[in-house]
Amino acid sequence: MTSKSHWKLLALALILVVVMVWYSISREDKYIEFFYFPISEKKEPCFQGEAERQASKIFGNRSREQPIFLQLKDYFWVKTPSTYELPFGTKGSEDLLLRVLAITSYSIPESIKSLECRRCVVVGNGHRLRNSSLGGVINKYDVVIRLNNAPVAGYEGDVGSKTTIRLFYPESAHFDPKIENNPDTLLVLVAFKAMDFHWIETILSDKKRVRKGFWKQPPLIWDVNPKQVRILNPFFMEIAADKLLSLPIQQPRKIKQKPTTGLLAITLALHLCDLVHIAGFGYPDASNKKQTIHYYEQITLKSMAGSGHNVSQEAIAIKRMLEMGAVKNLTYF
Ligand SMILES: CC(=O)N[C@H]1[C@H]([C@H](O)[C@H](O)CO)O[C@](OP(=O)(O)OC[C@H]2O[C@@H](n3ccc(N)nc3=O)[C@H](O)[C@@H]2O)(C(=O)O)C[C@@H]1O
Ligand SMILES: CC(=O)N[C@@H]1[C@@H](O[C@@H]2O[C@H](CO)[C@H](O)[C@H](O)[C@H]2O)[C@H](O)[C@@H](CO)O[C@H]1O
Repeated sequence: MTSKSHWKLLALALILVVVMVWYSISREDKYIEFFYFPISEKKEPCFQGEAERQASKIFGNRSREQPIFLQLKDYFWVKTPSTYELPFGTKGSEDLLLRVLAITSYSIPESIKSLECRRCVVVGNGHRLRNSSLGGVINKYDVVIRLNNAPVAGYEGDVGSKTTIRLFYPESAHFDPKIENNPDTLLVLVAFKAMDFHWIETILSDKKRVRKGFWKQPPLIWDVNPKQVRILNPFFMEIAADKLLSLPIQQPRKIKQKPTTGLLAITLALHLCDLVHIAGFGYPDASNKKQTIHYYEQITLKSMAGSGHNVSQEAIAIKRMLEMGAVKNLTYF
């Protein structure tokens, strides 16, 4: 090869790299995977109480006394008064809730309780997990928190196969609990409206299903053990909205502004764990209309219009938590 064609080849390669870098910036996730190297599989040192210390800086000390899951005794004997209605409190939904708490459970499993230091990872549903090869790293955490209908089957290499906790609501419960979870996965209901309690009651007690009152038809059959179901304390939704997003808690609007389930899960993890890592968080830029948002399906930001989320505000909140060291990110942000 002549030295002239050598230079031509080199110039072509350089142009290709420049185009790829430009494309990765403009299309966000599309090519960034090529430049992305997963972090080492070595376990991070874990310091007992560290996440709680960070949480108190963000959320204040009020959260220390709050149970993670709602308990029957607080509604059966004492009738805990709540200032807010769902999704920020339980005001007005107490009777339905009482029936659900009578058939479900509230304990934190011994396998989590007995850990000297709880290493947790919150797995968001973002597209940036695709081709991340983070499955092995994710599986090594003591507690793996997943969200909604995010699949593991077929994606084990990128997202792992362990699920300790899965947050869901009726409209997001379209997953096979046996295939996408482990036998002991805790299924944690995030209630947004009274009908959500009604749905779980009909499913678990095999009562007549109700079809009205949901923005999307929830499953009519859902094969789970009621003892694995927990009800998330709406207090965590309240503090995520208030302290992370500065949202008003009392909102007259029909579609309430609220944190995404992922941001809620990070809030929960900061109260349950000693070390909190996150992966798969981050939406494309609003101008990026073509970028798919999930690692498992082809939908864009358009699908979220009218869902009551402010993803740019959430990105600021997550960046703040990353900067102060409250959480660490396994993917890029
Ligand atoms: C159409 C629609 O309603 N989409 C909502 C979906 C949908 O209801 C479920 O997937 C069930 O099908 O649920 C949401 O979220 P979703 O289930 O998409 O994702 C779970 C959480 O992952 C984080 N995420 C996701 C994608 C992405 N590109 N970046 C991210 O950071 C977010 O923190 C997100 O919460 C939800 O519950 O929050 C929020 C979405 O608005
Ligand atoms: C697709 C959409 O915009 N749905 C909204 C629904 O938003 C979703 O609510 C979920 C809780 O049920 C969860 O917060 C999810 O992240 C949201 O995307 C609104 O809550 C609902 C209010 O009536 O209206 C639906 O159209």
